[in-house]
Amino acid sequence: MEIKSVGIVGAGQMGNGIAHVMALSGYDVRLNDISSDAIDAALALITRNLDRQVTREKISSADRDSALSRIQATPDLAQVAQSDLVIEAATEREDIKHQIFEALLPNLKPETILTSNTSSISITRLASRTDRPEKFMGFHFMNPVPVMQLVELIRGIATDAETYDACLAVVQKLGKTAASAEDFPAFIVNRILMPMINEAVYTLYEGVGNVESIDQSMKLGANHPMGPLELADFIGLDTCLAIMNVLHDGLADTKYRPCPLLTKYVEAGWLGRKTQRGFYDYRGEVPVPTR
Ligand SMILES: CC(=O)CC(=O)SCCNC(=O)CCNC(=O)[C@H](O)C(C)(C)COP(=O)(O)OP(=O)(O)OC[C@H]1O[C@@H](n2cnc3c(N)ncnc32)[C@H](O)[C@@H]1OP(=O)(O)O
Ligand SMILES: NC(=O)C1=CN([C@@H]2O[C@H](COP(=O)(O)OP(=O)(O)OC[C@H]3O[C@@H](n4cnc5c(N)ncnc54)[C@H](OP(=O)(O)O)[C@@H]3O)[C@@H](O)[C@H]2O)C=CC1
Repeated sequence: MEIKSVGIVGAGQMGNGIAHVMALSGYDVRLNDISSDAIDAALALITRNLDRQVTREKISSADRDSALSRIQATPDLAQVAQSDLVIEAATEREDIKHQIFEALLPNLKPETILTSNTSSISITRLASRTDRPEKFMGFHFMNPVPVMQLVELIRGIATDAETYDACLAVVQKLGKTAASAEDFPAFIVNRILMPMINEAVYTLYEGVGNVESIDQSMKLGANHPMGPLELADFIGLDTCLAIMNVLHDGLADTKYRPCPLLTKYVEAGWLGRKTQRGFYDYRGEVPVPTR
């Protein structure tokens, strides 16, 4: 089945990026969020990012205009459900994701493929609560979506070959590269990346280094484009903690124990860039380390 329309639930940093690249590649997009402010902010950000691509001569202004005309923002999940492919990109909490799929189910077309952009949660378990485990899979973009080349595709135990092939064709049309991952906690990228970020927080917690020296060490000493604490702020500390909890619970190994300092930042509501404070304070002209 050829996918023509894509419904996206959750218009946060991932939802807006997914809407951006889908619309630019010719898909009709329906973008939903529980918060109308989030939808407005997403549309404004997509417009800014497309404008920047025009300025840098990556796309033409006609490309930008037609991409924007293909994005329909809607508070109505029933409209989203009418898409050929639905990508759930809401907060990394399993209860929220189950609720979204439950609300979508009554209005889905029989042939619609349901997917989740989850960073870590079991695809098989999410699928088992829907009416179509064979048409359900993980569709995991990396942040920032318009820049990052990889998409992880994760089959649940019941996902059929037709569904996988249809999603692979979408990744190819986006000009991105797919990596196939088995359905185990946090899949490939976050199974490796998130324990490194958690270890950086332990390094801070134990006073081995401060925010600046830890980030500088990994940037200059290991050639990472961002230091691990800067990257954690970029991803969202709530998301990082949620992924560590899935690894810890799912693999039952103490090596995945979330650092208490990470928990403390999340408890404070210091979630990183999205709340303007995390390991850095972003409220001034330049980010200032908070430790
Ligand atoms: C948690 C999960 O489940 C999985 C994940 O996503 S893990 C996170 C994975 N992502 C990473 O590891 C990102 C690491 N960081 C980087 O690669 C780089 O710092 C970066 C690409 C984000 C920025 O690169 P940079 O060279 O420092 O900055 P900059 O020169 O400003 O940007 C490079 C390009 O990206 C674009 N860009 C940067 N941030 C962007 C954003 N948030 N949205 C859209 N475009 C963006 C810029 O416009 C620029 O585009 P051009 O090449 O067309 O000019
Ligand atoms: N951040 C990252 O680097 C990456 C994240 N992901 C995954 O993508 C998903 C989204 O993450 P991200 O975009 O960073 O998170 P954000 O916090 O930026 O955005 C999540 C959005 O979902 C909204 N939301 C919450 N509940 C609902 C609901 N019931 N219906 C519709 N929308 C809802 C939130 O609204 P409100 O704020 O009002 O609650 C918020 O606008 C997560 O599963 C995450 O693990 C995947 C790859 C990378």
